[in-house]
Amino acid sequence: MPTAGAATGPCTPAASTPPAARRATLTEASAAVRLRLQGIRKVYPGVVANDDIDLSVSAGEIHAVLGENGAGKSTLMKMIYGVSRPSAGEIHWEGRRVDIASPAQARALGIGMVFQHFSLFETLTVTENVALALPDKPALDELASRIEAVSARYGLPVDPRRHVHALSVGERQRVEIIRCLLQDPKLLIMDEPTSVLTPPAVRKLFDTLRQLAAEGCSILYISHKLDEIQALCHTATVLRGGRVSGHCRPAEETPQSMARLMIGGELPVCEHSPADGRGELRLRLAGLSHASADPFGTDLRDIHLDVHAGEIVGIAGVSGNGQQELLQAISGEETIAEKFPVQICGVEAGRLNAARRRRLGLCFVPEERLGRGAVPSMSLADNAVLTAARNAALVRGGFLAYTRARRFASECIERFNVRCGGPQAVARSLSGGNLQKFIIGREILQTPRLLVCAQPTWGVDVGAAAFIRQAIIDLRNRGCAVLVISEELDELFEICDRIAVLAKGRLSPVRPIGETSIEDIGVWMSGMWPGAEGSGGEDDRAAA
Ligand SMILES: Nc1ncnc2c1ncn2[C@@H]1O[C@H](COP(=O)(O)OP(=O)(O)OP(=O)(O)O)[C@@H](O)[C@H]1O
Repeated sequence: MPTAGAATGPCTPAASTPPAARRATLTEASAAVRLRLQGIRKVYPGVVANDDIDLSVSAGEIHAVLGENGAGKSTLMKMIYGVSRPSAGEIHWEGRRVDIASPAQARALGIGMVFQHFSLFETLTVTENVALALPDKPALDELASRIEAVSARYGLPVDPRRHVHALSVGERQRVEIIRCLLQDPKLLIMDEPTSVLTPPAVRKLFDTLRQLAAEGCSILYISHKLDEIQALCHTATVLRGGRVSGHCRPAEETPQSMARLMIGGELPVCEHSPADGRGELRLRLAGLSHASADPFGTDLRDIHLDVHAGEIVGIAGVSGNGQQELLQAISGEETIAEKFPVQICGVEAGRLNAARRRRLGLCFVPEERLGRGAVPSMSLADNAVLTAARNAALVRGGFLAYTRARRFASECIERFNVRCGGPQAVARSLSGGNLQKFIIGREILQTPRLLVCAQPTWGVDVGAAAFIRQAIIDLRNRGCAVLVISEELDELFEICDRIAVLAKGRLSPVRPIGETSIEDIGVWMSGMWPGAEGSGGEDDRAAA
């Protein structure tokens, strides 16, 4: 394990001169250290999550915190925001040693945090949601005016009177940011803020963050997307195995050099050759229409799609456009009224439950890992039994074979490099990315005939993402039919043979990946494809 003193230090100066404005910000920033962590350590039972961490952030500095899954990034942020307390070490805020006992105390100091998962009430308006977070509980009309003022000042358009359920994902994130900004933060912590945003929304968010930094706000930015860190962040601290493995200026690095700091080696590269022609039909959606069980969900409308053995078909689109409903309708978490609209491995399966569909050779990875993909309070071995009992022969004579379940979970942990305390570790003790690796591994090791995967590399570090993508490609090469639902266009273009877009509950035409472009698919994501409004299904039938 590297030591804290093994920091590589700032790298050689970049050949290109940084913009004058940014140089000014950084020069002023170095004069006023806002947050300083010294020797921070956090121990959970059996795990040293953070060890001897030093980190400083100045006024106006956008500082990235990088690291592999399980490196200790979220643990560190939670201590700064008062969600948990360090086991040892000191936190200094504006030159004074502080003990941050709660998020309320963090907010009182001027620390705001935008979490990866939104925490808004769908049935309330924007103003009502913001009011819940403010200590002084202002009158709603006055608050609505303040929201409008902040929204105009930082280019975060949102109507304070609208209900949250009617907002897009990007708008919801703006509400979260506005809620923080209304408390005049001096430090804003952002935990993977772009995972749910479209590329234009990411650009807009970066404009806002740069403006905030120019006004003196410090920003701690966690992300696995190295290109975004390069575009946005002035400085970075890299964690590995809970300790600091290096500091750098991202603009002076390459994604490869930053990845080396993170993983201590070279980034794996995916080997993807085109499919060797399609095999038998494994999934057919034949005019699938289904009303969402969620009152704020999206109904599926007349979806036609074929997926064959030996191919990977990608479904692009911003989540909230029917992605969850589609996965549930295919997996059997939601049965539908008719049998024929969902056909799995030649069987009309619309009315079959999830267990019976799995028996046909279907495995699936839902978007939400905790709750749907894994039961948080259960061990990894028990979570393996939940979906792999039959395919991995974890039941014998009607009884659970615990030794086999542990062995299967151990194989998953080893093959997919899941950092955890072993097969008995409870699911919720794993970092997000490590749990994702376990769930993907559990499904792939069952050698399914059809794999349906939502957001396979969501929250996963660059090295692990490449590994997972390669595992999916290898599965295809062994004859599995794969359907991947993802918001990451780069990812879909890297691994898929054909691609379509799901927007407003409708599916676009399906195109071979070589006959379309990221730009075209980006436009289709708003629902604007040739012959939209009802012709997507017919087109797909023609393409299939
Ligand atoms: N409540 C907890 N109980 C036990 N172990 C924990 C707990 N929270 C985190 N850990 C462990 O601490 C380590 C660091 O986890 P953390 O969530 O901080 O990583 P991370 O860098 O944010 O990872 P990711 O990129 O996957 O989100 C991991 O080994 C994790 O399993």
